[in-house]
Amino acid sequence: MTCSKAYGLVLLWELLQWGAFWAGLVLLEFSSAGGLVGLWAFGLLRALLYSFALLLADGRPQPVLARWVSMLCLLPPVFESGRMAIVPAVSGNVIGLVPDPGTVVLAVVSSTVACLAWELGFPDSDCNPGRKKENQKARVQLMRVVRYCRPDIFYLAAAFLFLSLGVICETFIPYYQGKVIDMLGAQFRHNSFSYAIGGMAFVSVGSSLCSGLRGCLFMCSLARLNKRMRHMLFHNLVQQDIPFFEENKSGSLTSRLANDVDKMGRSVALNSNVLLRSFVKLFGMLYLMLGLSWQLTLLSMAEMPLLVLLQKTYNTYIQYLKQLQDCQAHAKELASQAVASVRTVRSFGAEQQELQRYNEALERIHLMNTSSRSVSDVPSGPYVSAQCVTVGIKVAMLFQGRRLISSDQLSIGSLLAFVLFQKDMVSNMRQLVYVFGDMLATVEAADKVLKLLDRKPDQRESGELVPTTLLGRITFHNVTFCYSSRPDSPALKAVTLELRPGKMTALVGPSGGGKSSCVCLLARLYDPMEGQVQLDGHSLHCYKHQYLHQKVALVSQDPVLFSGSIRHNIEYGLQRCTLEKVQEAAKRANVHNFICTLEQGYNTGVGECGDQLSSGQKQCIAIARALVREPQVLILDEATRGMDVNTEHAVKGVLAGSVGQTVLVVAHRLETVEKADHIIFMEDGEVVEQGTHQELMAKKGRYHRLKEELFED
Ligand SMILES: Nc1ncnc2c1ncn2[C@@H]1O[C@H](COP(=O)(O)OP(=O)(O)OP(=O)(O)O)[C@@H](O)[C@H]1O
Repeated sequence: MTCSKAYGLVLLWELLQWGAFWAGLVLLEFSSAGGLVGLWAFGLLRALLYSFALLLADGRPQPVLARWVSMLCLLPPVFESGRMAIVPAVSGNVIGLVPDPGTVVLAVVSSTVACLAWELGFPDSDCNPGRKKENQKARVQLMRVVRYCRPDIFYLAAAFLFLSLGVICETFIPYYQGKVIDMLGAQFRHNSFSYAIGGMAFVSVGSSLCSGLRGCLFMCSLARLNKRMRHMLFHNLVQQDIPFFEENKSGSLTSRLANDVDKMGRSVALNSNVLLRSFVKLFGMLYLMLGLSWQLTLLSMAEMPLLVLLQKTYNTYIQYLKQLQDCQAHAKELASQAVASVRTVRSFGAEQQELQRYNEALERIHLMNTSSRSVSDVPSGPYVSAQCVTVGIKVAMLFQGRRLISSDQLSIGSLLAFVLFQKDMVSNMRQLVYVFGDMLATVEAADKVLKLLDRKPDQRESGELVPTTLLGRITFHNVTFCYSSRPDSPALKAVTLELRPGKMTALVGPSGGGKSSCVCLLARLYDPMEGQVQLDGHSLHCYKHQYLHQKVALVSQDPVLFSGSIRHNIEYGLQRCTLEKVQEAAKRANVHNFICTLEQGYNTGVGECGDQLSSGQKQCIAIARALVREPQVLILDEATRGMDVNTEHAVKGVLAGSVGQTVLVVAHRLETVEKADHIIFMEDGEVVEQGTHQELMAKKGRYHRLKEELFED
């Protein structure tokens, strides 16, 4: 059975059923039997019967059909309960098994509109052949974001309660305004007038109070959601492998963390706020409008098809918004890169160039902004036609209203209330359309955030190995490695080498030979494509992450210090570290005396990225940071490059004194290399020759030649 047939059947059955029941019960004067409980029981029974019938007809109920049927069955008891609880005076009707025809019509209209709106925005059924895959994905994403809101359920429940109360109060404002007008026009009765004025004041104050509380609670849960999401995202981000950070620019990642998380939160807290508010208000108003005049209500419904036109325009706007997000992320990345490298920019006099690049990015943002605004704000074809039809409907309504007033079917106050309701209803419907569009846009942001959240690092997970004693024997077995950006040109080709425990090994060779790549593998920044890097006979990935990075410490070519104190930088990454240990490491790195000359000693700030220190001091602090871990394997990648001669000699002395440690030095300077127990010469990603300084010199091979070319400067 096709879906449209199923919908048709349900609707027909619904009408026949109500017609028969209503006529039967009214004829038998039995319509008030059962009360509210009876109405609920009857609704649930109908829902069950429908589910059973749908299962029989189709074998597998369509989700959209199931949603529609449940709303059809349950909305009448919900409406009647709400009416009884909030405005018993307005109803005056007796509740029974069958609600009054107005409520039935309202239930049919509301459930159809709600399901249609949901299906248009986030389709999930096969009934919609034109549905887009993206929209389905958007729905899944949205539901995921909703699930992330679970911890805020109490805040949200309270917010929804205030939302419903506020909207109901707001809906009744025009109703009481109409009543006041009627009182003024008709024979003045003080009590009724006071009642109408009091009612108006009550609903006005109630509406603003509830709206305030609702807004506050929604913002509160939004802030909590943002905090949680940022925490999770950052947690996942720092777990990612290094190639991920090479592929994704830091500007885009921080933009995900700051802007997209915020937009994602908005999709839930703010949009669902507006969405629910509009829905509740729309149906509340429909209810009151039907009570005032069903003819005028039907007339005002004619405006609905126009929303489809508006939806299309709004979808184009959303497309522009998506492009705008990417342009903003790009501009942010350019700005942060220029600011972070301001010294380089200044020293090359490249300010104008950077300005121009940033200006171009701003131009693109401006273009996207203008294009999106021209679609959303400038009157277009669909917009003008929508306005014309709206005016036409208003004129028709006034004529019909005039006719009803002359035939005493409507009072002037009721017509006024109706016009106010109608105006409000149109703006609510538009808001609904916009919110659906906006939800899709924010779901786009959610998509980026969720993709980042879902990303699992390509690198193998660390093992659990934490041996109490470690020799520090490092071996490379046939290691081949490529950077992901250059998969076809290996940086290391079947490299086999050994770093002996307690010995100092030097890696030398021309630039681009693969020395730093060996260091990166040793620090497990990357995993080899082929072969293994082993520590004491076990592959590096077998060791526990924290353990490995405590036992294998690296001082890289350009050590990075973090803004914070010197002490914070030396004990960086360690859980508990005493000041004595920090001082001891600083002494060994020959930087203690310098630190003592500073006014705040170890608590002195180093500035952003250590900018307030010389490069030699930065290197020494980086060495202290490595030494404080008491590593078994110490890697110095050109670590002595930025030091003056005195400091260099002092540090070398310290290193020479590190008995039992495996030391790997990547160096271009002869003094560093000559002292090494073992020298490995690397060129073009391969180990070309190895041995002691004397052996290699005697061999008169590549090392000898390089020494003559470079080391004798
Ligand atoms: N992040 C990277 N992405 C892509 N290729 C890289 C990357 N880092 C290095 N390479 C390439 O890998 C090869 C080996 O580089 P590596 O840095 O290991 O050489 P090196 O011997 O340490 O050079 P230097 O003495 O100049 O530091 C080079 O061809 C280099 O261009």
